[in-house]
Amino acid sequence: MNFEAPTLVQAQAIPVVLSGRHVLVNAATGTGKTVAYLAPIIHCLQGQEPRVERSDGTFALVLVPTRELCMQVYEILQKLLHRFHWIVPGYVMGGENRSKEKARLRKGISILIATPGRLLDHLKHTTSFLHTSLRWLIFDEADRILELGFGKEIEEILEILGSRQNGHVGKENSDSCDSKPQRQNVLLSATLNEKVNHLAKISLENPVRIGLHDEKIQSVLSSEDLGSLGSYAKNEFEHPVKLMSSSNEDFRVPAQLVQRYMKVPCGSRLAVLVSILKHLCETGTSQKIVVFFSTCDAVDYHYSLLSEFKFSPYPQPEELRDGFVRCKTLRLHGNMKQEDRRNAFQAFKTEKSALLLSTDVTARGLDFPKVRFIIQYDPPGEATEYVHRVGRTARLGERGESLLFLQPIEMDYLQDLVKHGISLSEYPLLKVLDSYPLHDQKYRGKRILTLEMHPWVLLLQKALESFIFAEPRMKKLAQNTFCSWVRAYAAHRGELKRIFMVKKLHLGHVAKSFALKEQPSLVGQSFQKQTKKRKRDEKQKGLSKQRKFTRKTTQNRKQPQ
Ligand SMILES: Nc1ncnc2c1ncn2[C@@H]1O[C@H](COP(=O)(O)OP(=O)(O)OP(=O)(O)O)[C@@H](O)[C@H]1O
Repeated sequence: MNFEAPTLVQAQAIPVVLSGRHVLVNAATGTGKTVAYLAPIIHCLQGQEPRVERSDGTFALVLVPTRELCMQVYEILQKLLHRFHWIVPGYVMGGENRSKEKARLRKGISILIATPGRLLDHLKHTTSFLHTSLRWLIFDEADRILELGFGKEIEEILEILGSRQNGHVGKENSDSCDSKPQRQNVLLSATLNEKVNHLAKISLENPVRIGLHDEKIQSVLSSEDLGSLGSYAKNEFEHPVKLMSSSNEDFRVPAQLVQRYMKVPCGSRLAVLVSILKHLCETGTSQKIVVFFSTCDAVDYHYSLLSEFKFSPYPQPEELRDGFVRCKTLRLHGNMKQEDRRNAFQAFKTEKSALLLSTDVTARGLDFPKVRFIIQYDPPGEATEYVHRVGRTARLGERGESLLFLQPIEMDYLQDLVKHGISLSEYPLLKVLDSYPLHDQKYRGKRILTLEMHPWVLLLQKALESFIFAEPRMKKLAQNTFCSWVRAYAAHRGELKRIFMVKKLHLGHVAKSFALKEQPSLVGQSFQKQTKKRKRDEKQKGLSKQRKFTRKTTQNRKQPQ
């Protein structure tokens, strides 16, 4: 794979995973965590005598939160197993054909990558799925698996597999490949926080923590006595809950990443987004950009808009042959058909220049080569999501930039990020807007006082509104997107509710941000929402009588992202 040396997290984690200890790994995005757990597993399996066979069933299970990450880990695994043809890789995930998966499981898969729902399905219903030899259970992006509402599935999976397989796990300094196989569990993420506490408690026994206290671990490593990591961890783990309970924990973002924000009034958001995208796509030779939105509808709407909107400030008609933003545009979200998701994922990987519009389904773990720019058009939820979104660029020491859109009423979000050790500088927006040509004499030499009054923004907004008004299909899409966007805005949780308050929004300006001249009615929508909520509450009450356990875990429910 042309790797010349291990990354820091690999140098730290590989010996520990080889030692057989349970491990909790926390390292910045794009630092090579995938190989940090796959390499030692493969090392152990390839050396096993007699050779592992398909009929032995599954030795290692890797759980990931999304289908795309599942495919990505599987592809890396295939490459790593190139020379070890007797070790069989495989994956099972939502959206795929169950019977085909069953057939593959029946034949035997040595290392299996899975999304939690589909794995549980097979554990319950595929009798030929053999997992009695299971030695490794990996939770990649552990916190996200829980955030997506897979808590119940994980508890059931652990129940079926036996959470820690009890007994003593891997002695310090010993190579567990040679010793009697024991179950070993590994949890990884760039943002391990208090959410993982419960999972860590029920799945890990006396684990080694990697990356959470770098200075200490560094000094242990430099003493060239990797074995002492075990005793270090032992002491640190006497109070694991206390160590992980800080909600203001610093999150690591790649040091070379240039992080900026832009204060944009709501009504000008769309015109500014389109201008920035045009600017980025037309400067520099190749650009790969990811733009994050809060809902699947918003991705679809902006995708259609960018694909179809044509406008030129110049009078020359030939300018109008191409789209306003000249860049191959792709989209990826959880409401798309599996085949389309797969195609978009593969296409963005291979394109040299492209624009990917996506929801948070792309935020975790995906390793698209050479992404240079991340735009968070709709602000993320918690700071963890900010970290993972920007982590799609500046991977493994490469350069990268990120840009966060904030409305004037949302500026406190910057303080929230500062609490996690993340600080942003302001993007020179006016400079970009001023670079666009204006032919109307009345604007010449005028001082621009506010962004909303910038002549370019006014001109473009007018063109966008005319385009939407003239296309009934686009208008309908814009109206639906407006409603789901407001609902998503209202769904911000915890502390963030104080920053992202629906009642502070000017809904007329929100409508403008979808190029609508008038604000669509939310009445029908809120009524539907209330009915849904009532039904949900009633259902939950009924269930709570039957099973207390279920109530606890349904609070976090899975939604297409
Ligand atoms: N030792 C190495 N030398 C060079 N490149 C490496 C090495 N290890 C991994 N890589 C490359 O680094 C990139 C990032 O790796 P990976 O996706 O595993 O990061 P990650 O830490 O899991 O990121 P995230 O937190 O976003 O999931 C990949 O393109 C991978 O091929």
